[in-house]
Amino acid sequence: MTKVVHVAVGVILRQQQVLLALRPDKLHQGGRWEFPGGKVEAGESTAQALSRELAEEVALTVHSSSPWFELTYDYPEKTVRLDIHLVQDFSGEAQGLEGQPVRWVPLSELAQYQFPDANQPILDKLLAEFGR
Ligand SMILES: Nc1nc2c([nH]c(=O)n2[C@@H]2O[C@H](COP(=O)(O)OP(=O)(O)OP(=O)(O)O)[C@@H](O)[C@H]2O)c(=O)[nH]1
Ligand SMILES: [Mg+2]
Repeated sequence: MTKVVHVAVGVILRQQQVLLALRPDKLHQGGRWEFPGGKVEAGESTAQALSRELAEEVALTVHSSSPWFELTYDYPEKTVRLDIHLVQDFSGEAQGLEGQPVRWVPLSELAQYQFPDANQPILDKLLAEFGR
């Protein structure tokens, strides 16, 4: 049986913009733009994992987040369960602490970016609920 990787994903919104980070080439789905986040570790809640990952990766302090939806996607090499949270209450200036480019992208420009294969439903829902 394939293992399922549980991932906390943050859709970080500020006005009509969302924060994206470029995954390094050598990583799984490298060269694609991601919503910051990472694997949930043993003993952590998803919200805790998300706060930790956003502090470690993009230097943001999450004050509150809300679970939005989940999706499971089978990549050839692994299955991921993305636990997607909305983050609208945070502080700090986003920066790529692991050297990765990060960018606030207007929702109207999301179509210009390439995302991991699992992400299409996130983009659809983001535009449906927050696009205008
Ligand atoms: N963070 C993030 N991961 C995603 C997204 N979409 C998606 O398929 N994933 C997949 O989810 C998995 C978790 O990713 P990660 O590499 O961020 O995990 P992590 O921060 O804990 O990294 P680490 O393993 O180097 O400690 C990867 O296989 C990645 O390809 C997304 O939008 N954001
Ligand atoms: Mg990560």
